[in-house]
Amino acid sequence: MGVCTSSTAQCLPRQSPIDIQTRRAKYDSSLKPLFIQYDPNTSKRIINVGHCFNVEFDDSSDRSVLSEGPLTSHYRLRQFHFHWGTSDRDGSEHVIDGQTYPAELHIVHWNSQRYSSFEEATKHSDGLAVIGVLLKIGEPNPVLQNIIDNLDKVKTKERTYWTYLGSLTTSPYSECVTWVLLQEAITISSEQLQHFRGLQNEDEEFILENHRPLQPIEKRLVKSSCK
Ligand SMILES: NS(=O)(=O)c1ccco1
Ligand SMILES: [Zn+2]
Repeated sequence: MGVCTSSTAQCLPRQSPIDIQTRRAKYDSSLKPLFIQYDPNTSKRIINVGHCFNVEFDDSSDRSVLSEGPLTSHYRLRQFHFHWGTSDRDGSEHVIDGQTYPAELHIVHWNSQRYSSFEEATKHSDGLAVIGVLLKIGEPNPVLQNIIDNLDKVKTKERTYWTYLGSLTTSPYSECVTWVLLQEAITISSEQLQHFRGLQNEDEEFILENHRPLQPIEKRLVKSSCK
């Protein structure tokens, strides 16, 4: 999915992350609540992929899925990972009314209803759905300590979110992601966050930050699930 070159509206680039300007977000009453069904037993392994660590899941069947919300298909859980910064001052990829957060959790799903694999799905504009959860400094979060067994607890009953069409925030930046950004941040302690900066890449250098700079919103509209 190359970035379009023409300036026509239907072919403007749709890169992520963006600054969510909440006053410009439009309430869309047709947006349904998200349906999240995770089976913690599908978690496979934690793998250092050089620029971050991924907690991977067995995505050989629809045992952990995301549907509803802004989505018209069901999406299979593939992996989750975090983005962070060199200090607690920034580190999130999405920004809310110009406010950065110290980190951001991305829960990555692919459209298993329409495509046969994650790799294939990344070639299509409706291929992926990524739930973004902002992290703020607060009490140590027991869930983050063993998030694998507690992915369910990341779900809150009534959940409001922003949604927009964007891209992967790491190479190859494919424009295949329906972003669903939860409006409620979860906490992480500064000490927990410090552990992330202790991870090393393939050159044994510390991964001090791994968040992509903001991208132009172009003509895109951010929708909100609440007024
Ligand atoms: N950071 S992210 O969620 O856009 C992603 C998923 C896979 C590659 O990059
Ligand atoms: Zn990410």
